[in-house]
Amino acid sequence: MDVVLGIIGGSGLYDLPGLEGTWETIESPWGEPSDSVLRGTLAGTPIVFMPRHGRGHRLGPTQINYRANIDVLKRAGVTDLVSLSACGSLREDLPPGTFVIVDQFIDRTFAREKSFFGTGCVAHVSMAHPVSRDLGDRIEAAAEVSGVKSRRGGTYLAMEGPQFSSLAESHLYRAWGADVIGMTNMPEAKLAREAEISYATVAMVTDFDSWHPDHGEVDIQQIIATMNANGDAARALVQALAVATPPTREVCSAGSDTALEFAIITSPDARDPALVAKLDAVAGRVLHRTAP
Ligand SMILES: CSC[C@H]1O[C@H](OP(=O)(O)O)[C@H](O)[C@@H]1O
Ligand SMILES: Nc1ncnc2[nH]cnc12
Repeated sequence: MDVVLGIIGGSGLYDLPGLEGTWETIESPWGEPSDSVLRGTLAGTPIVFMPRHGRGHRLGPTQINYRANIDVLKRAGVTDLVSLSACGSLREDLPPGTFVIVDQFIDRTFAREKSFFGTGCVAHVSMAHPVSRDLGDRIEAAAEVSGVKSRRGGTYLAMEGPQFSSLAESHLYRAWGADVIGMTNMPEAKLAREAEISYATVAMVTDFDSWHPDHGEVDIQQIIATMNANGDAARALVQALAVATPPTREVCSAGSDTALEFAIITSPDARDPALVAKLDAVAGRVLHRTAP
């Protein structure tokens, strides 16, 4: 498969300096995406960049239209998607400045649309392995090359926000074994899987959330300062990742490329044509194929 690398820039990352390209507006039947996408090439790799909160950080984590964003990235041809996200640390050994290459998620969000599917076209995809190992390998290698302090593996707890956690919640999430906490990677990772896009996250630690006895409560000014410091390292990592990205790749070991193969359970005659039409980009591969 020909690789198109998608980058979702989180807090503090609203463009990709060095990416030669143009901003393109792509319409989606799922509503308004966060912004236009910046499409170009970096080290010969085709890249599509989307600022998750919109340029100027207009949108909070609950207001982001995750379905429209993933649909637009699918329409732009993205096959491999990397989320760059600010996060809090739930572990002593993951101090601010550490980049965690997450491999699991706990979804505690509750006020978001979480699926492209529903009445008139029901589908159930596996989320056992939400992150592509191969993409994680490439990110790990890129982190090494760019001198970024990284940690392979970790569980990201997605909370609704926009308020940060209480002390009791922070302790609870630590007891659950979560490593980092943020507000955006769910339902993004679920929707990427439904859209058959390989997904991985670089969770860039900005703070110790509220559990750490020596660090007190989360302070947005401190987060912004650390986020800005992390920004240069994130851009270096993307550059190295572009260099490490092959023009074509094998089938995703996490099953992303074929997630919908047997996932749609609604019989063809019971499907809602309006929903099927909206699913043209996300599920066109399986919905519009002709019987052998
Ligand atoms: C600015 S701190 C809180 C904010 O930052 C993270 O967003 P993103 O993942 O897009 O970098 C976090 O999830 C919150 O939305
Ligand atoms: N402590 C925290 N909790 C949730 N989201 C965050 N983003 C950055 N730090 C965070």
